[in-house]
Formats: sequence, C-alpha cells, structure tokens
Amino acid sequence: MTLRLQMLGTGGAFAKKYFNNNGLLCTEDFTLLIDCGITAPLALHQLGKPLEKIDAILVTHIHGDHVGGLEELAFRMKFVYGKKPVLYVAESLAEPLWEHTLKGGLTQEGIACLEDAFDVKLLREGEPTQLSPKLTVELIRTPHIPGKASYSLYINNEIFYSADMIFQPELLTKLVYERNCRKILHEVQLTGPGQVHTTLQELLSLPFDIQSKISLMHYGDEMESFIGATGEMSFLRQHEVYTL
Ligand SMILES: Nc1ccn([C@@H]2O[C@@H]3COP(=O)(O)O[C@H]3[C@H]2O)c(=O)n1
Ligand SMILES: [Zn+2]
Ligand SMILES: [Zn+2]
Repeated sequence: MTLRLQMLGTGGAFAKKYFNNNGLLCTEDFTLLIDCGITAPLALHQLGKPLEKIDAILVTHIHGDHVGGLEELAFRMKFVYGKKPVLYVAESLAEPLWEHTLKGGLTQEGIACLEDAFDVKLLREGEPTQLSPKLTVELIRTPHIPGKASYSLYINNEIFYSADMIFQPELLTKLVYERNCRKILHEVQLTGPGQVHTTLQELLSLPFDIQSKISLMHYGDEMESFIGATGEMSFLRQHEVYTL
C-alpha cells in the first residue's frame, strides 16, 4: 500500500531555516495534513498546494508550530472555497483547542464553536480509525509537556509518526518487535537538554535495527552540522516527497 509523505517543514518550534514540522500524508485518493502550524499556510503556498486539495487535517497537540495556522486555514476555506475543513482531533484536545487557541480569532457571526469552523471528527486514543479506504490512524498518547495531552500517530498499523515527545524507548521497542513497525518518523532535539523533547543522544542509545527505521524531523537550524553524526538514522528533508 503506497503512502507518500511530503513535509511542509521539518523545523522545531524556533527554527528559522525550516518551516514548522507539518506533513502532507497522501494515498492515491486522500491527502491528510498532519499538524497546521504558524508557517503551514506559507509553506503550502510555496509548494503550490491549494488548500482545497487537503481532504483533512489532524492535530497532534496544542502548540503554535502545530496548530497556529488553523485560523487562516479555516477562514480561507470558508471565504475563498465555501467549505468547512475536516478536522481530526483527539477527544481531549477539542475543547482546549477552541477555548484556549482558536476562539479569540475565529469567533464571529456564524462561528461560535469549533464545529462551526470545522467538520470535527473526534479520535479516541488507542482506537484505529479509518480516515479513507487506504489510511488508518491510531492515536498513541505520548508525554511532552506535563499536564498537556499530546498524541503520536500509528499509521496503517506499521508507521510511527511521533508528536513532540519525551524519549520513550519502551514504546519504540514494543512497536518494532511486537507490532511490526517498519518506519519511524521521529522528532529530535540536536543540542541542549531534551526536557520536553527527545535528544539525539537518547535516540543513539537505541539498537541499530531500530535506529535504521528512524527518520529525524522537528530539528533546529543546526541540522546540517549533524550530518554523519546520527548513527543509523537519517534526516527527513522538508518538501521532498518520500514513499513510506
Ligand atoms: N518546558 C518547556 C516547554 C517548552 N519549551 C519550548 O517551547 C516550545 C514549544 O513548541 P515545541 O515544538 O513543543 O518546542 C518547545 C520547546 O522548544 C521548552 O523548551 N521547555
Ligand atoms: Zn513542536
Ligand atoms: Zn510541542
């Protein structure tokens, strides 16, 4: 089953050389935008991708580099295309996404709640959900910021796409050895203490066979100086199209 991934950006929250870590995941008949950060509208414009070609958006957690572009997207879909974008979101994130992030900008006549701006599809953690005939996504809650929910994705029961997350070696080991995970798209923090992210040093402690499945994303502007220093892992490049 062919899945294609094109990252709109592969940068961390403060990167300036790279757009926000948001990706277009495509089957032959469906395009899912994974996260829609502050830079997503500009990245889509530069790639020549019209918003109406996006069939749905899925958000992993509530940080600007993952949801900061939703206001523009919703307004342009409404006023330019006359459409309500489909939004997949974890049950636990729907209310805070509206109350804490989108309400201020989107509220106006005709828009009083998240469902007025988006065709909201709630996802439950641990329950694989079919988004289209060839695309199934399961949310796996992974730790990021204490007290804030964040969800990584298990795609088609074989590809792990990490949200921003603290290193979870047991999860990665279990996915590879017990759930036949064949590809891991993982966030990485190259320098400084991880705290709320996974450091390169932590990922380098994984067995080589797991490392060889990992592509690194959500990195800082210093990425180029780490080429050749990532063990069996490689860097995902923004705008390149990968067959997964
Ligand atoms: N305890 C924290 C919380 C946040 N941060 C930084 O803020 C960014 C928010 O977006 P992010 O992509 O999750 O990356 C976070 C950290 O860089 C951080 O460095 N330490
Ligand atoms: Zn982030
Ligand atoms: Zn985050």
